[in-house]
Formats: sequence, structure tokens, C-alpha cells
Amino acid sequence: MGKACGYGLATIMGIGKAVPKHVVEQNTFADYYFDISNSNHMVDLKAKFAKICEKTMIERRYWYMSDEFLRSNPPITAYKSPSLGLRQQVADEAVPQLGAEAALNAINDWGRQASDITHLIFCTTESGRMPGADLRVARLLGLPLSTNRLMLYQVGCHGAGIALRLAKDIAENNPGARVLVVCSEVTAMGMRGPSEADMGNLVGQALFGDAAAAVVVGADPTAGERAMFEMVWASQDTIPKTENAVASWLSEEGIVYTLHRDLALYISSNIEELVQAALAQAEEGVEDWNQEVFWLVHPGGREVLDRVESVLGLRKEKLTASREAMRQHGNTLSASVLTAMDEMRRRSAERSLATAGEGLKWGLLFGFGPGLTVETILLRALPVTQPIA
Ligand SMILES: CC(=O)CC(=O)SCCNC(=O)CCNC(=O)[C@H](O)C(C)(C)COP(=O)(O)OP(=O)(O)OC[C@H]1O[C@@H](n2cnc3c(N)ncnc32)[C@H](O)[C@@H]1OP(=O)(O)O
Repeated sequence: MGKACGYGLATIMGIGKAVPKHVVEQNTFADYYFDISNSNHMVDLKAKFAKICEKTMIERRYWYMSDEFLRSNPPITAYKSPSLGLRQQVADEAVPQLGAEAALNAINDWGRQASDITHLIFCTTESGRMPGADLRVARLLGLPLSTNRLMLYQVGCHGAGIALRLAKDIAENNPGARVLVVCSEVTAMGMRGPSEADMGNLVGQALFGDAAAAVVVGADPTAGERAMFEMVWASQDTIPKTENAVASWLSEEGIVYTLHRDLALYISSNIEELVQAALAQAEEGVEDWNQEVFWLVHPGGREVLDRVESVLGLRKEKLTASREAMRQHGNTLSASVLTAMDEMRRRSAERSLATAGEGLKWGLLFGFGPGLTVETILLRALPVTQPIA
């Protein structure tokens, strides 16, 4: 979808993130995880898990659930035990709280009042409650009751891509619209102990972390606003025959998921075509993917980034923002790619580069999720300016 109805293209005008306070260090995580799940007798599995943790290249993650809470609620740390109500209670508290904190940071970055937000898109994989976290966040931020809310439940890691694509359509078709996109994820639903028969679960336990990230989207910047990234084109694609590569379902035991060993291979084998299709939408030829393009790739796991980098022939530093987001937070599902965007913007500003996209004009954002679904957004980073006077 391109420019519509004579209004300008949707732009990202503010970015914010938030993490909960409990820090989980990856280099001691195997010991901790097997201890809280009373699984120290699984000696070989623990050794294998320690190796997986090391290979993730994650340094730390953040959890909303405290050590005390986990130790006093064994159904959460069992491999499978009825615990949905308990998990939902955590999500009810944590998802809106973290989301509101990230949203406030994005609104402060944007520079206008929260009451100027016209639409709210809230995305989480972790909750099944109505009314949803969108309403709680609207209340916490003091948004007007007339704010148009849209709640995306159970979307998975490509949720930010979906939310941005919808925000683009809204901003380009409703003059003056300012859309707050919030992605908030806590591992309360999917946290569980180890099982020798479920390696996919073990890989997930080494990867997933809690975080929220938010952006403000609008077309035609006005006084006090500065546009960072224009969303030029957005699309969704499904990779054929990969329906079982990532699957998750809500059960009495919380969210149970499978991660296929070849998931990274499926993504990397199909991404080149999607890159070409997206860059063909740029107004000028973009030939050199290292010199001319900045990359925001969902940090699904180290192997996902390695394979994407290799198949596209990207230099090591091109995926730095994604790798840093993963190193500092783990895979935070829908919040991941926005966290990477925040990191890229921060690093670009630190180096006084001409745009928030590492000084470059054209960029690609990729979200990956169950389906396998790929969300692609062609971005144009605008020259760094002060907010419009
Ligand atoms: C679609 C999306 O992308 C959405 C998401 O974000 S969902 C999460 C997506 N991410 C993933 O699935 C993780 C991708 N994988 C990785 O990043 C890496 O495999 C890793 C960091 C987990 C491990 O690194 P690695 O270099 O592959 O380590 P490696 O020594 O080969 O593997 C360790 C062990 O784990 C096993 N393993 C790894 N992934 C596995 C999986 N998904 N299922 C079963 N076993 C797995 C390996 O077979 C190996 O077992 P053995 O020691 O018995 O051979």
C-alpha cells in the first residue's frame, strides 16, 4: 500500500521502550532455570541447555515475575501443570503496566500531549482478557474516551509489523490521526520447566524475555513534531509449507509452543525475494544492500540473524541493531523489532549521523512469526532535524 487520498506518507515520530526490573543473566541461567524448576536431576539436559544458552549470544533478559513469585508458584515452573488462571493474573498486571511505561516514553520522545493521540493499537501474545490491555493503557495514559482502540491478541513475533502496517493505513487515511502502537510482552504464559522430549521448549526458554516498545505514527508532521522514518510500503507474505515451523496454542498449562529446528533456514531461504520486492518500491534504484540499506530484522534467534546476514551477503555490522536488541533483552516477541529500531536511532544519534537509519536513506524492517508470516516495511529515514517550530 502506498500513499493514499492525497495525505502524506505515515512516519514514525516517537519511539520508547520499557523493561521490568528483574534481571536474568544468561551465563548463569542454566543453573537458575534448573533450580527453580526442581530439575537438577536432569544432568545431561542441563549441560545441553547451558550450551544452548551460550550459543544464543544473549547477555541478559528481563522478567516481570520475581524469583520469590516463581518459587512460590510451582505450576508455572513445572513442565506442564494447569496454571492458566495464575498466568493470566500476571499478564493482567504486567502487560498494561509495561506497555504504558513504553508508551509514555514514546509520547515524551514525540513531544506532544498524550491527549493528542487519536488511535491506539495494542499488541500482545500473552493475554486473553477482555476488555484488553488497550483500555487499561488508555486509562493509565489519560487518553480521551474517544480514542479508537484496536487490540491484537496472540499475534506472535511479527506483531509489530502488523501493527505498523495498520497504523500506516490509519494515518494516511484520517487527516491529523496520531496512532500510538504499543507492543507489550511478558513470558508469564510461556514460562515452563524443561522436558527431555521437548527441545523446542528448551530453546524458547533460553531465548524469550519481557519488554514493551511503542511508537507514535502520523502523517504530515506539524508544530513540535519531527519525522524519523517514513513508512513507504508495507506488505505481508506467508512462506509456503511452513505452517508447523512455529506454532503456539493456549491451553490449561498456558501457552505451549513448538519451534522447528529448521525455522531459521526456512526464513533465510525465502527472504531474498522479499527484499527485492520491497526495494523495487523505492523511488530510485537501490542496488547495494550494504552501502545503501539499513536493516531492522526481527531478532528471532542468533541463527535467524546469522542465516539472513549470510544469504543476503550483508557485512557483519549491518545487523548490529538487531543483534544488540537481542543481546540486551533476548527475543521479546512483538517488542523485538521496535527495540532494535530504538537501538538504531540511539546509535545513529550518538554518532551524529545524518539520519536515524545509520545515516542512510532506505531501510527494511522485517517481522517473522507463525505462518511462517513475514511482515516487510520499506522505510525511508528522513534527515535529522529539530522538531518543527
Ligand atoms: C518465526 C520467528 O522467527 C518468530 C520467533 O522469533 S520464534 C523463535 C525463533 N528462534 C528460534 O527458533 C531459535 C533459532 N535457533 C538459534 O538461534 C540457534 O539454533 C540456537 C542459538 C538456539 C542454538 O545455537 P546453535 O548454533 O544452533 O547450537 P547447536 O549446538 O547447533 O544446537 C544446540 C542443540 O540444540 C538443538 N536445537 C537447536 N534448536 C532446536 C530446535 N528448534 N528444536 C530442537 N532442537 C534444537 C540442536 O539440535 C543441538 O542439539 P545436539 O547438541 O543434540 O546436536
